[in-house]
Amino acid sequence: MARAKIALIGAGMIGGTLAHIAAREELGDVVLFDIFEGTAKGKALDLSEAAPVFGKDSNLKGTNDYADIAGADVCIITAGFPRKPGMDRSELIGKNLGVIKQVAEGIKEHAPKAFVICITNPLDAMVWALQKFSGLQPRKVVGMAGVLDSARFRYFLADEFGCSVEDVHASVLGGHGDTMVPLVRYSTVNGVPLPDLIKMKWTTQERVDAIVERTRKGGGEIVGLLGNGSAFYAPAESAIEMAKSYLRDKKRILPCAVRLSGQIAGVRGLYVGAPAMIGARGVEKVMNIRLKQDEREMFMNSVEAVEKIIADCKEMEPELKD
Ligand SMILES: NC(=O)c1ccc[n+]([C@@H]2O[C@H](COP(=O)([O-])OP(=O)(O)OC[C@H]3O[C@@H](n4cnc5c(N)ncnc54)[C@H](O)[C@@H]3O)[C@@H](O)[C@H]2O)c1
Ligand SMILES: O=C(O)C[C@H](O)C(=O)O
Repeated sequence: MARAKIALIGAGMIGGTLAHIAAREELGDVVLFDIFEGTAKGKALDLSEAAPVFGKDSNLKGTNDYADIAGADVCIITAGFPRKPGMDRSELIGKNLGVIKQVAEGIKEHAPKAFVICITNPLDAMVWALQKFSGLQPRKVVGMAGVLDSARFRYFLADEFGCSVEDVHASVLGGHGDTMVPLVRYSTVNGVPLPDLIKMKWTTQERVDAIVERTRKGGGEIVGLLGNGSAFYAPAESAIEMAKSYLRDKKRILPCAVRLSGQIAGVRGLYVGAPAMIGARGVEKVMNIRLKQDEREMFMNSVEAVEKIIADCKEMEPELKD
């Protein structure tokens, strides 16, 4: 059977890390695309020269020609600009909306059957615009944020309890911004929900509240520390998890930015984070979780934040207006 083809649009910090993981895990052949041809070719060659050392076979190609992504099974998009310390992700639309338009046209022309995972920020608005510009089926276009946000939540909780990260499960809903909704009631250690762990005196409500707040601002914490760029290891691992679920038809249920059609709080037509089953048909199901009043309010607050960014995108690109 032919190897899968994985197109990485954007060969910067996340794009290079994605290529490294895909090659080490022999997920398929990799095409690294970037407007800077040298960056894409240089990283592809460097990784090809690493492959004999780690002993895995994948073809890696660097390019600035969309024709090279033809027939890709998966496209992961990181093309665009990261924020700088003090910036909000929403301030990136001025630069990144135009980039997403170009990327959407490239994928529509050369890889229209691919499963497309967008990472570029501001995430929920960019994946919404990507689907609109490309006209691809919504079930084949998703955004990566929830896997990352819940991984941060899991790490902070495992650190709090001094236990393995493997035994902590957590879910984060809503837009990928400071209004995201880490779901305390649905987050567990060995199946035991956080509110029970508070009753068992493993932690306190105040400490859980602080962890929720740290999770919401997790991206900004890394941006502040790096000074020039944003997180790339955890985002790349997160997107690979989503790509693997599609390529291997694993039907993982992962928090992803998906286009909702009423499953959560009746929201329709908008991309926001929700638990979704990812299999060979793309998004195969979205969990219609029921929210309590306070959770619903937080979720709707996050939805409003995404709607505001989308309204700004429509002003910039009238073709995005319905
Ligand atoms: N969704 C998330 O959870 C999440 C997490 C981390 C970063 N991000 C976002 O991902 C994006 C990429 O981050 P990064 O750290 O890899 O940035 P980076 O600057 O290292 O890489 C971006 C790459 O995109 C390329 N590029 C720019 N315009 C392009 C175009 N028109 N066509 C093709 N390539 C183009 C650049 O040359 C660069 O190599 C940023 O917008 C960042 O905010 C999102
Ligand atoms: O915070 C950022 O700007 C990058 C990304 O969205 C993240 O959460 O790490």
